[in-house]
Amino acid sequence: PYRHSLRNIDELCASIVRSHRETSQYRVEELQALRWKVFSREEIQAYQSKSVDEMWQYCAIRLTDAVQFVVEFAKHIPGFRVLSQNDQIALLKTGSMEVVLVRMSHFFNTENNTVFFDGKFAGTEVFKSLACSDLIASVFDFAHGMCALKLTEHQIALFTALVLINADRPCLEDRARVQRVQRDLELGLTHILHRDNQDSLLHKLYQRMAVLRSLCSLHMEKLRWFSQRYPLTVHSLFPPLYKELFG
Ligand SMILES: COc1ccc2c(n1)CCN(C(C)=O)[C@H]2C(=O)Nc1ccc(OCc2ccccc2OC)cc1
Repeated sequence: PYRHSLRNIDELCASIVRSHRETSQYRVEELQALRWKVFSREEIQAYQSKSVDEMWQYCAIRLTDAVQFVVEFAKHIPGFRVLSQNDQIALLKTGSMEVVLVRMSHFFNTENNTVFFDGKFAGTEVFKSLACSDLIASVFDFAHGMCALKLTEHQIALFTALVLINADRPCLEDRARVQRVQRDLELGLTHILHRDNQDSLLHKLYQRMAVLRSLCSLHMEKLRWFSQRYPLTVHSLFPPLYKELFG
C-alpha cells in the first residue's frame, strides 16, 4: 500500500538529506559570515594578471575540492552504491559538475553578484584571465536563477541526488536499474515539495536541470578548447580527479 512505500520514501529522503549535510564542504553559516568579504583592487589585479593556463589550473584545483565532496555524496545515495562501477563513473562524469554548480549557487551573493572563491567572494572580473567570459557569465546567471528559487537544504539534497541519478545519461550498462533508483528519488522530491506546499517548484526544478545540462556542456567545450591549447598543463598540473571526470 502507498503508506508502506511512503515510509520507505521518508527513510530515503532522510538518508539523502543526511548524506548531503555530511558531504557539504562548507556550512552555510560559515560562508554567510564571509559574504561581504570581497577582493581588493590589488587582489583582483593579481588574479587578472595570471596567465590563462595558470588561472585555469588555479580554478580546477579549487573546484576539485567540491567535486570530491560530490563523489562522497553520491556514494552515500542508497541505490548508487549497488550500481556497477562503470555506471557509477558514467553518472559522476556527467553529473558531478552539475551538482557542484547547484551547490555553488548556495554560496552566491545575489546582492553584489559574487561567488565564494579562494576565501572571499569574487565578481566575474576576477575570472577574466580564464578567457571564457561566456562560461563565467552562465555560471553566475545559473546561480542567480537557483537563488531565486530559495530552495531549502532538504530540497537541494533531493534535487542534487536526482541530478546525479539520471537514467538518460549516455553509456549506462544497466539503465533499468538506474531508472528504478531515479523513480524513487523523484517520489522523494515530489514528497518533499508536497510537504513544503511547494508543488509548483517541481517543473521549475526540471527546467533548471535543462539549463544545468547546457551549462555543463559549455564547461566541457571550454575545457576541450583549453586542453588543446595547453595540453601539458592539463596533463601534468590538473588534479587527476578533474581530468578523469571531465577530461
Ligand atoms: C560547492 O560550492 C562551492 C562554491 C565555491 C567553491 C567551492 N564549492 C569549492 C571550494 N572553493 C574554493 C576553495 O575557492 C570555491 C570555488 O572553487 N569557487 C569557484 C571556482 C571557480 C569558479 O569559476 C571558474 C569555473 C567555474 C565553473 C567551471 C570551471 C571554472 O573554471 C575553470 C568560480 C568559483
